[in-house]
Amino acid sequence: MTIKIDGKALADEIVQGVAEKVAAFKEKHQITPGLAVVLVGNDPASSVYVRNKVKRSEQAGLNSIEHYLPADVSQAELDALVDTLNKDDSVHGILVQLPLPAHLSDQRVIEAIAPAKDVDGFHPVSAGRLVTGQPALVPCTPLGCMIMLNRQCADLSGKHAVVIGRSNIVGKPMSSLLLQANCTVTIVHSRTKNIEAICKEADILVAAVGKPLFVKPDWVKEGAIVIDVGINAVEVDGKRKLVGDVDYEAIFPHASAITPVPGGVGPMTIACLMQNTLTAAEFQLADAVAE
Ligand SMILES: Nc1nc(=O)c2c([nH]1)NC[C@@H]1CN(c3ccc(C(=O)N[C@@H](CCC(=O)O)C(=O)O)cc3)C=[N+]21
Repeated sequence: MTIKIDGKALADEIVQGVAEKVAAFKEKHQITPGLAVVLVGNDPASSVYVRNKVKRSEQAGLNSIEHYLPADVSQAELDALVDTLNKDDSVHGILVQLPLPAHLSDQRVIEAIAPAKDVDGFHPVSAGRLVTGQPALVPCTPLGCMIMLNRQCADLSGKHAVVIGRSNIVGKPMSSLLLQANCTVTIVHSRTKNIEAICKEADILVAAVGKPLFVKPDWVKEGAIVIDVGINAVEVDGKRKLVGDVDYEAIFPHASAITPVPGGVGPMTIACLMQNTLTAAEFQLADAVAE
């Protein structure tokens, strides 16, 4: 029987655990960890995401602060806000929603965020810490995927993991985490030859390409664990619907476990953002004590 991995239920559990740790942290230090989210422009898809973040922050007992900037804000104004948040002691985590409008630089903003507050784990310092195996703020989506995999599989050691996609936000950090868990890791991408054959060797298949229903049933080995990172909005009969990078219905019978979309990786990403905000607050406090 194939297991449908319930990301929503697991996210509830994680947020509950974070809430308990946040309560203990507050009790001990009289500090409430704070998460600042910066939104530029108003893309309707991101408003759902922000609503979920605010709701989860409340459940976790974190302070959630939202900053809305107009779509035509200048790079200098955005930089100034990030600088203010970097210096604000009540803010422990900073997330600037990406991608930014074309006139602004994602990379510049990623590098402007203080590494200690980098709850997205996108700063080059965070990325470098992750690949070198040091304690790091790990990008939320791959972190959530690893929690699901560890729940599903007692020992990842020696498993062949194939990651489809090589982005800095999912594919690369996901590959680092799988390697750290002693998997044999293959990354496939748009220039890979024989992508189907390589995917078919995977014990663990992670799809992070952003193309609706990209992975087909005959790409999946019998009994593989399939993690679908894609959240693609498509129109079906005039209605907006979310689909993954994986053809869920068709692949379900072949997998031993598979994540649905929605209700899979998405809720885990937000739960891990809560966890990262607490982790960042703990790191900042430990550093303050050490100084
Ligand atoms: N700096 C930055 N960090 C991010 O982590 C980031 C970002 N920018 N920009 C946008 C993307 C997108 N993203 C999602 C996270 C969770 C859901 C989520 O929870 N989805 C629900 C469903 C939501 C719905 O129903 O529309 C699910 O999959 O079940 C969706 C999207 C994080 N992103």
